[in-house]
Order: sequence, then C-alpha cells, then structure tokens
Amino acid sequence: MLKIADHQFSSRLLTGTGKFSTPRTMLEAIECSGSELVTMAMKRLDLKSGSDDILQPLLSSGVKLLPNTSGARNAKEAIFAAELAREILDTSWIKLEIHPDPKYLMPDPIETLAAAKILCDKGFIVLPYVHADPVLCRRLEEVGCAAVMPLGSPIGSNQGLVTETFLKMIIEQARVPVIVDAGIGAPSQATRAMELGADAVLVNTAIASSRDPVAMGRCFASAVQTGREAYLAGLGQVNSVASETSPLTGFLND
Ligand SMILES: CC(=O)[C@@H](O)[C@H](O)COP(=O)(O)O
Repeated sequence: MLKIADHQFSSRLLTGTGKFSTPRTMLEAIECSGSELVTMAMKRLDLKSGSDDILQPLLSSGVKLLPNTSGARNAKEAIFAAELAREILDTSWIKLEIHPDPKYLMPDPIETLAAAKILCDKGFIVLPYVHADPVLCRRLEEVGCAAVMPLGSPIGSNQGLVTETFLKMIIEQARVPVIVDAGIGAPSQATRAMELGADAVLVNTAIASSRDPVAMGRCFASAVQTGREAYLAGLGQVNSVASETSPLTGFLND
C-alpha cells in the first residue's frame, strides 16, 4: 500500500485529467489505469456555471481528487488556489505547482518552499511539484510536506527520466513518499522510476495523448506494478566489467 499522510492507496499510479479528447475518454482511461488519486487544475473548474463536465463524474467514480495550483505564478496565487480548493472541493489535499515561466513550466523553488510552509501551517496536506533537487526536497519535508513530487523531465515533454541521477538521491534520503511527476512518456519509464524505488509516479500526457488512452492507462498500471515488484525483489548490481555467469574452474581447465 502507498501511504500518504493518513490515507492508503493500493495503486501507485497517480493520473492527471488534462489533454484528453473527451471527458468520457478521460474517465475510462483513469478507470483502466486503476489510479485512485487524480489531480485536477483548479483553473479548470468552471465556477460561474456551477457545473463542470468532469468534476461530478470524477467524484462519483470514487477516486480521491488532488486539486492542483497549476497556473499560479507565485506563492500568493498558489495559496489562493489551495484555499479555493479547500472551500469548494472540501479537501485539504493540494498538489502545489508554481511555474511562472510558461515556456518551460519549470517550478519556482523559492516560491514553492514559501507557499509549502504557509500551507502546511494552515493544515493542508501538501504535495509539491519541484525540480529534482535533493536539497529542496529535504527542505520541503522539513516544513511538513506529505510527499515530494520531483520531475522526470519538463511537463508534457514525454522525455522520460532525464533527472534520474538526482531522483536516486532524493529517493535515498526521503522520509516521505517520492512521487516522480512529469515527463514520463512511456510505460517503461514508469517502470524504471519504480525500480529506482520511487513510491509512485504521476502520468498525464503520455496517457492522454496516446492513440488509445484507455489501453495506455492499462499499460501504465501494469508497468508501475512491475517496477514496484522488481524494486522489492532487489535488482542485481550493475558492474563496469564483465563477470562470468558460471564458475571458471570447469572441465576445460582440468
Ligand atoms: C497533470 C499534472 O499535474 C501535470 O502538471 C503533471 O506534472 C503531469 O505531467 P505530464 O503531463 O508530463 O505527465
């Protein structure tokens, strides 16, 4: 089981709700992925009409909603989005995302740490999206974040685990769950993240932008499961030189 704050999940795959061609495809893909924690941008909520074509179906599907502050450019805007989420969606869980630069969507570490501290003090369950920076992840843990969400590569890039070296450091030192978020472009990359010892992964674009998102949701579910099992089984050591599979002393030497 994946434990975040006081909640347990049997799936280690978190999914996003953006970029799907239709709400129906999104709901089916999420269902087939087995994901139990699903993120949704607060900026997507249509507050004026009082109804939203994905919110209600999502809530009735039984998944836990993880609102995110995507679109916030600084701590103040992110805190506002988190408070709005708590008010409207009746949840204190928040995926904290602050990216002031629309080109690369790189998370702002300074604003993120400042917002995380304030939100934790206000009783939020904070899951911050950050660069794969081991020092920052440690600091976020210290201010009370329930998990850390370092990126594999830029959001929506499908480039995979460009940050692998640093993800390893984060995983090694973390005392809260590490959820590799963003840029995971193929099931094999999700497997790799899990083999490294990540507690979970978050995938959106790779599922939503595939030719068959429902089938791809299923592929990611098994990829995450495989990676987790491989991690628990313990991967063999990587050697820089060859090493004989069978003993060298055999009949040829006798
Ligand atoms: C939906 C969400 O939260 C994204 O910001 C997240 O980082 C996923 O990234 P990908 O779309 O690259 O999977």
